[in-house]
Amino acid sequence: MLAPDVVVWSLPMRTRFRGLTSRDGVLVRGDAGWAEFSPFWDYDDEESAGWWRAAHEAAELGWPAPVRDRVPVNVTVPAVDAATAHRIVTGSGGCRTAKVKVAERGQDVSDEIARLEAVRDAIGPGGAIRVDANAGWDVDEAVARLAVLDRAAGGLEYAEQPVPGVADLAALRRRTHVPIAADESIRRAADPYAVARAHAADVVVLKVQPLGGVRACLDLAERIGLPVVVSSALESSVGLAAGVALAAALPELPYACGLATAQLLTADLVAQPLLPVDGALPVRRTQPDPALVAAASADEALTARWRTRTAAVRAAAARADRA
Ligand SMILES: O=C(O)CCC(=O)c1ccccc1C(=O)O
Ligand SMILES: [Mg+2]
Repeated sequence: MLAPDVVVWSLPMRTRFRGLTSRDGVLVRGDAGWAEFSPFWDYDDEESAGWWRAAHEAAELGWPAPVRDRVPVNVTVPAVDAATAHRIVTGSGGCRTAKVKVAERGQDVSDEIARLEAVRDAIGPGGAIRVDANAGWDVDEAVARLAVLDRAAGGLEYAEQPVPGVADLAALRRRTHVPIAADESIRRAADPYAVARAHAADVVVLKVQPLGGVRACLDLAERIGLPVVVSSALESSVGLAAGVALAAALPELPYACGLATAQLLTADLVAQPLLPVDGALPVRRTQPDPALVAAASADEALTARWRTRTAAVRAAAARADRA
């Protein structure tokens, strides 16, 4: 599974997201098909080992059988102005749930209120609105801010990772009626089960790449005993298909998933990107399109960085497997 079947790509984002203006990664091919390997650059080789396992699973094994043929998804609204937020929700392909980024550096509560009011206006009274603070608040701030944002949104479905650690999540959860979802406390934690033991969340967010693959996530979902929302790591539609496979294989899927992020990219690697229709993604594997892959192909410097990184992460994954 080495060269020449390793393709390095880079795709610009429509709007800045988590400080990112483009996404890049690698496509690898195995007996089961093409797979995406695209750890963020702030993940070191050890932390990226799970991302490699996920790619290896997709390329060599494929995924467990689905139990549903469509996956309801949320439209993801970056920390944009109110008019842009309204336009994103209206143009989302019928999503009945919106996830709105908050706690963005350089913005204040009035920006968030305006964004949430615009999203409510666009999605209508029957839609669901959740916020994601990416651990941007402390507990006291979160208690106060969630009360304000809950009102502005006309009700919040839940708040994703409003505060950093498991203890903070648990403390906050006792002081707000807004349900709490854990994301970073699962995906970047040494022990993802600490969230359940501490009764720190009502919902857990699972991402296939950081957590080591579809099977690893199914196992985690079963053991953790909390409702699961499958979310993306801003993959191309090749990588998103792994999230869709997980969401399609979960015995229960009570919430919309955060897998509508192909919308955030200006282009994709497949001819029919995984975009929502009537608020849901179809359950299917995706095939990279050679012309689109060529159009997204990375320059020499980035290609060299990914080749070096892929080799180093594979070595780290092999070390971890032996340990
Ligand atoms: O959940 C979604 O709607 C989209 C995915 C998303 O927000 C995300 C994407 C990449 C990295 C982190 C996050 C996040 O949930 O914090
Ligand atoms: Mg999140």
